[in-house]
Amino acid sequence: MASALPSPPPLAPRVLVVDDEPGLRQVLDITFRRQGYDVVQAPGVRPALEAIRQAPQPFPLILTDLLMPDGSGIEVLAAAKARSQATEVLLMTAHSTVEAAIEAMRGGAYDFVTKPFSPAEIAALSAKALEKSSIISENRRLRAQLERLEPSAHELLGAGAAMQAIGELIDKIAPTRTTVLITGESGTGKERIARAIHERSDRSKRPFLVVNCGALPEALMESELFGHEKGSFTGAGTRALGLFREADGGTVLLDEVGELPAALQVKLLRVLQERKVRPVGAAAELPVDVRVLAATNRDVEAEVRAGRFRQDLYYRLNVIRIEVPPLRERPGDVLRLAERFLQRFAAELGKEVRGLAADARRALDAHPFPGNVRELENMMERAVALASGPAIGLGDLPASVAGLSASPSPLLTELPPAGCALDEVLGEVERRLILQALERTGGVRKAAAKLLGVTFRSLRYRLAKHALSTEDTDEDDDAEATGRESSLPGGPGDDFGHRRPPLPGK
Ligand SMILES: Nc1ncnc2c1ncn2[C@@H]1O[C@H](COP(=O)(O)OP(=O)(O)OP(=O)(O)O)[C@@H](O)[C@H]1O
Repeated sequence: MASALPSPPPLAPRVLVVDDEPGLRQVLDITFRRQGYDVVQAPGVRPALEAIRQAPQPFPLILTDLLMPDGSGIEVLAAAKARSQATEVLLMTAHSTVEAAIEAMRGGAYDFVTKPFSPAEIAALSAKALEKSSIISENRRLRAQLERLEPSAHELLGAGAAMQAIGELIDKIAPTRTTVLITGESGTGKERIARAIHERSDRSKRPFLVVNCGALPEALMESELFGHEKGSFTGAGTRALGLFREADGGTVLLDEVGELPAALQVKLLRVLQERKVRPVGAAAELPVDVRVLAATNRDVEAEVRAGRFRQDLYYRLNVIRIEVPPLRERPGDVLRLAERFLQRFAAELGKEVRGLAADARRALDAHPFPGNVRELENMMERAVALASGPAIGLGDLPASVAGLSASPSPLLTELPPAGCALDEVLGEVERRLILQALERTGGVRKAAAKLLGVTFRSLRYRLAKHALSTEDTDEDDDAEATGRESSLPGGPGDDFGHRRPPLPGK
């Protein structure tokens, strides 16, 4: 049997020491290492800036000389604080520069020490600075946790009229027991709306349970929803309550209700009418008190017309209808949501990213968001992780978003009086169509090639020509390995946000 591995020792705090005097760096290195710190040395401002930029985690403590041949410690201070407010900076100065050091304190330095100083003095000051840094980091972590768990669980963000109207409707219907059908494209926020209805109702202290109606085979789905008696089928070793009874007093969301098999549609209708469930293998029906919400991204009316969804069940579910518009039809919401996600991920990842640069705002505004809010949320997480400055720029967004709005050449269908550069114009058309195809296929190039009516090899060549992507996705690898073409997603929003469009080749 494998024995348990000893847990790794806690990571030593990393200290960056910046000074052009090798002797002083050496003394500090020894002093800090004796205290159990990990030390990184930088002989000047430039290498210090590089170290700050490249460190996998921000340094909790930096000691920097104020005046160095290649610049000032103030630059080090500014870069450190831009990367993380949790970094504490101690300035080391000669007597003649005390004034400047005091000035630096206003820029956020923790303290300053005048040279020469004793190792004991510097060790005591550093310990205090590190304590402050760890308190700030801990506060930030807790704040991020709170933001993630509390208001966001049911808060509905969106400044536009559509989301305002939905918010008002939720307030009106939340206290009732009415069934609600929530429709909209994938990723528009249907589950979030259902959660908001539950949270604003007097059932909020009871469970809110979600079941994906298309996820299980029919037999298992029945037991998942209504429970089963012990031994009622092979594998039913114990009795199970089922979702409806587990949620007693609360709310059940039937997600993807359009995919519920026909036999279960009849049983669900009975539950809604009689407010009773019959567990698989049970002789009697049992009463349940559950509010039912249903969501789907299918066109339910079309499903009813095609005979795939029972009309009587449709009427039962559709008592109140909430149609969630796609993000591209919610002007104003994109930037507001983007900023909110950005704040959340910056707090979670401990990065000092504070806003969106003008070019990134334009690109986001122009993007159609086939994956809706989910796509935007994932995009912001990636952008915050990549960002190296205080604002998200165009380069931090996926190529497919950045490329469309950053295009230098206009699209022409008529020859301008002054003529045009035909190759450039045609190249731009090609680039845009390729980006859109990749967007639609979630970055799967085999599928994109098919959409564009070209071979995979030809698409690869064109991608290289436009410096768009050089890496295969897993799906491309699979497709190449088995010789099959990847299947295209079923709709524009399919699977969005779970896969990433390729990064621009640099
Ligand atoms: N108004 C909003 N404010 C903040 N976050 C939102 C909002 N709408 C959606 N989101 C976030 O977007 C993501 C997708 O939302 P949700 O799962 O509710 O969409 P959905 O329409 O139910 O998707 P699907 O049809 O694929 O199940 C979630 O992470 C959710 O928290």
